[in-house]
Amino acid sequence: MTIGIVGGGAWGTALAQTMTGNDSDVRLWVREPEVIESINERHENAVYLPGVKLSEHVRATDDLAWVAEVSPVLVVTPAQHMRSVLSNMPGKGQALILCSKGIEAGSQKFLHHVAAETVSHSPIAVLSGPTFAHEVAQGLPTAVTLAAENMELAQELAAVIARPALRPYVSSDVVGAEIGGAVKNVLAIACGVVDGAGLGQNARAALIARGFAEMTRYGLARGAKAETLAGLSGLGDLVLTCSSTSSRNFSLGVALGRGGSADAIMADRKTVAEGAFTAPVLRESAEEAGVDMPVTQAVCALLDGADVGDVIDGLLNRPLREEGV
Ligand SMILES: NC(=O)c1ccc[n+]([C@@H]2O[C@H](COP(=O)([O-])OP(=O)(O)OC[C@H]3O[C@@H](n4cnc5c(N)ncnc54)[C@H](O)[C@@H]3O)[C@@H](O)[C@H]2O)c1
Ligand SMILES: O=P(O)(O)OC[C@H](O)CO
Repeated sequence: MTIGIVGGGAWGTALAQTMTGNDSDVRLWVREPEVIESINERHENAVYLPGVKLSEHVRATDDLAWVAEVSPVLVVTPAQHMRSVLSNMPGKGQALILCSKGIEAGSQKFLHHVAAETVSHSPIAVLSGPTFAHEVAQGLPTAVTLAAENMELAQELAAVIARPALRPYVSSDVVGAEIGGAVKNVLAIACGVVDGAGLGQNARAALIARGFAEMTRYGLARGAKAETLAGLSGLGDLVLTCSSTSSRNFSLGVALGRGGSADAIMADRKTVAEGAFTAPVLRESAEEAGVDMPVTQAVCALLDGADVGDVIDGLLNRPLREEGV
């Protein structure tokens, strides 16, 4: 079979390589000509996933219509670019599996809403979970949530994308799967700050637990199910991303915790730290829903240049409260 992928960053490329594992061909839409050349001529994405040998069954292209001819199409653009990319993709009723993590700035829309508005007649699913691209590309064991409102669709797509080392668990909770992935990126920045500022392992564990409480409050207010938030796409991904400098969000936080400015840190990077874009949107969305998200607010303040010590003092000096969500 042939699978389409839109987005040739680290994650789109890792998924492309993994999908070839079933004798499948992959059509991979890539934005940059030099990346297309690198993949098709040297079978490596030297820009976004260097050092991983890619199968000859991965064909990179700038022709979105050619990718749109097949089904399913995995959509792996940065969240803030999904609308503009998908608005150029012909809708042919192909199933879309959204693999990006974020909330659209301005509209505060989740990505399945963005996709539904831009590609007509496509059934939509969300793939999310603890998935460092470089590990997936090496064939290391990985489990993900695959959510679609229609459970039959989720099961059908799970069978299509499952590979020996990629194990999808199906769910009908699309909102929950999206919220876990979007919120954990913001919390990972906070955990990185704890690391960069040298606040210790106790503080990091406290932040993961209180961050999860925050994710749960927001998720429940937006219609997510608690069990999804406690699953692979929520808690699972939160633990992964809050524990390792392999995470771009965590490493952004480390640099912020050492006193760097967000603009200067991100100016040096070609890769995306989605949490930096999600944080202000999430803060707005939470305020509208009447949900208290102190860690998210702290991350926003740090991204806006607030002093690390002041922000940490502000969190520690909040009134004492009950632990329950
Ligand atoms: N890397 C991972 O381990 C991983 C795992 C799971 C999910 N994700 C999610 O996948 C999404 C893509 O991340 P990534 O890691 O593949 O990206 P990346 O950081 O490796 O690469 C950046 C990507 O952004 C694209 N880009 C830059 N400007 C653009 C524009 N104007 N329009 C369209 N595309 C543009 C580039 O072409 C490139 O594909 C993100 O939402 C991320 O959270 C990443
Ligand atoms: O490198 P990050 O922080 O974007 O995290 C990558 C994946 O989302 C981990 O599941």
